[in-house]
Amino acid sequence: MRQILLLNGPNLNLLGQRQPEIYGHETLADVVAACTRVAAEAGLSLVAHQSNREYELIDRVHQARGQMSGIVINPGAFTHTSVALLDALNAFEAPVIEVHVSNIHKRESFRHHSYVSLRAEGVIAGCGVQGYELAVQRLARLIG
Ligand SMILES: O=C1C[C@@](O)(C(=O)O)C[C@@H](O)[C@@H]1O
Repeated sequence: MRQILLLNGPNLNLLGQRQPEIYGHETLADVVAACTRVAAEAGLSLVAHQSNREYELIDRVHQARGQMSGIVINPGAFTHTSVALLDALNAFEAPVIEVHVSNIHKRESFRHHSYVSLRAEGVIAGCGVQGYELAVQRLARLIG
């Protein structure tokens, strides 16, 4: 069975606890369960990983090379800062979908720019945690 990677960056381990007025009440475990179900419906298995460390996210992208059929990534604040994560994703050969729980374009101006968007096939922002499920559906469609 083909595998996809769900990668979450810094502070997303606190989903459901931090700033619920922005990020909602659902937890990362809820997100992983929902995405696993959506992936399975599309005949894909899902591997999920979260890290607060930039190098770990980069290492996971490297490990995905030649192994994973696609990546759904919410890079958290590294979205706006990490050329290194962009470079890693540029070395990954299959589709990438970027997700943001909040609408980053409606927030502070420093959140408006995404390095990862230079690589992503698609970007979903402001759909709450449902955005993750939409991203998995889109990835499944792209993978065919
Ligand atoms: O940590 C996050 C979460 C986020 O990626 C989102 O999902 O809306 C948006 C980022 O600006 C922020 O740093």
